[in-house]
Amino acid sequence: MSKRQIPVVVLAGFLGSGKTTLLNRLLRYSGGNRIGVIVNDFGAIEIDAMSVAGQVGSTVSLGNGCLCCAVDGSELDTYLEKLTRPSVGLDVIVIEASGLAEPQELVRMLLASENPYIVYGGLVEVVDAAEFDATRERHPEIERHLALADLVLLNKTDRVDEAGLERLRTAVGGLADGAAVVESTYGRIDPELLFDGKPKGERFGQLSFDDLRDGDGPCDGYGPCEGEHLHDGEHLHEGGVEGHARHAHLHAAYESLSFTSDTALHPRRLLDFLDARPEGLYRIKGFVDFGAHDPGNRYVLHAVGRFLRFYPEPWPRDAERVTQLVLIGSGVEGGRLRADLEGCRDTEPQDARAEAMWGVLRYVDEREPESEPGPGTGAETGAETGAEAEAETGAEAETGAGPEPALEPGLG
Ligand SMILES: Nc1nc2c(ncn2[C@@H]2O[C@H](COP(=O)(O)OP(=O)(O)OP(=O)(O)O)[C@@H](O)[C@H]2O)c(=O)[nH]1
Repeated sequence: MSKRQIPVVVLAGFLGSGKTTLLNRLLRYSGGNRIGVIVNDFGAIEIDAMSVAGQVGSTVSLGNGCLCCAVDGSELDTYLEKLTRPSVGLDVIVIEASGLAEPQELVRMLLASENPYIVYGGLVEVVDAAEFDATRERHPEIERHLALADLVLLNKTDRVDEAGLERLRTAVGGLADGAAVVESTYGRIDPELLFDGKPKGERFGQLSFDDLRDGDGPCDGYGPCEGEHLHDGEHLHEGGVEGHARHAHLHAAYESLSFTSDTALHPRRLLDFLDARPEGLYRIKGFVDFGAHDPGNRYVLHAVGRFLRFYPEPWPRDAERVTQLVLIGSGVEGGRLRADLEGCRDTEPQDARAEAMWGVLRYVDEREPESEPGPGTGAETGAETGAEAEAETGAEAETGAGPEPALEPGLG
C-alpha cells in the first residue's frame, strides 16, 4: 500500500473575506491536481457546501457549527479517512473553515491526526482588504490568526484605493510574521502557491505544536466553546470547560439564523429589510426566489458588512424553488429577524411588476468574467449553471478522476 501523503491545506479567514470564491477558483484552475474539499459551514443550511463546485465523491460538508468546536478531531478524521483512500486519487485536500473558526484548532486537529496518508499543508488566511480595519478593531483575534498563517491572501484589493492598499500591506505584512502576503481580487492567485511549491524563504507548512503554543495559547480543544451560539434561531448552547475558556473564540458572540421559505419573497420588501438591517448583522448569504418577478432566475445574495450584492443565475434543473438564507451576526435578535423575513413573503404574486425589481437590480453585480484565462496552470472548464455542488455528508468516495470541477455560479 502506498504511503504517499496528501497535503491538507486549511483555508481560513473572517466571514465573507472570499474563501469560497478562492476555493472555487482553485477547483476551476486546479492545474490537473485532483482536489478534495471539506467545507465547514456555520449555520443550519449548508450554503457554502452548496456553493462549492466539487468533484464527485471528493467534497464533504461538515455543517452547522464550527469544526473548531469539535470535542476531538474524530469527525474530521472520519472524512479524512474517506478522502485519503487511494481509490479517490486526491493530490491535495483543502479544508474551508467557517468564517468564525479558530484556525489553530483545525491545525491542531490535523497535526494530531493519526491518519498516515495526510501531511499538514499549511494555513492560508484570507483577508478582506475593505473590511480589515473594522474587523481587526472588533476582533483583535485576527492578529493571532495572521501570525499563524503560512500564506496570507489580501483579497478584494479592488475595493481599496492605492494609499489604503499601501497601508494594508504594511499592517497585514507586519502581523503575518514573515509569511508571504499575496494580493488578489476574487481569489485570483496562482494555485501553485498552494499546491506545489511554497513561497520562497517562507515557512509554509512548517507550523508545529510549538507554534501553536506561542502567543496567548491555543485552546485545549476539549469541551464545547465558551460563550453561546444560536443556531437556527433556536438552539442555544453554552458552556465552557476549563482550559478551553483561556481565549475567546471568534465566534463566541456570533449567532446564526437560517431562513427557508417556499413562498417567494417580494423584492421590494426584501430590499427594505436589507436596507434596514442592523449593524451587527454582518453576513447574509443564500439564494432568493423572487417568484413571478423573475421566474427564470434565482438570486444569489451576499451581504458582508455594508456590502450587498445580488447575482442572478438561471435556476438549476431540478432545484427546488425555495429561498434559503443564512444570517450571521452578533447582538442581533434572531426572532425579530425571522419575523421580518417572514414579512418579506410575496403574498400577492398575481400583482408582480417589473418595477418592483429595480431596487434589487441596483445591487446586481456581474460575476468575474467567465472567459478570463486561468492563471496559466490549469485547463479551464466552462462554467456550468446549476447546483452541481457535491455536498455529500458521509458519501462514499468514488473511484477515479471525476468530472473536471466547474466554477459554481452560485455563492462564493
Ligand atoms: N469586490 C470584490 N468582491 C469579492 C472579492 N472576492 C470575493 N468577493 C465577494 O465577496 C462576497 C463573499 O465571498 P465568499 O467567497 O462567499 O466569502 P467567504 O469567506 O467564503 O464567506 P463565509 O463563508 O461567509 O465566511 C461575495 O459576494 C463575493 O463575490 C474581491 O476580490 N472583490
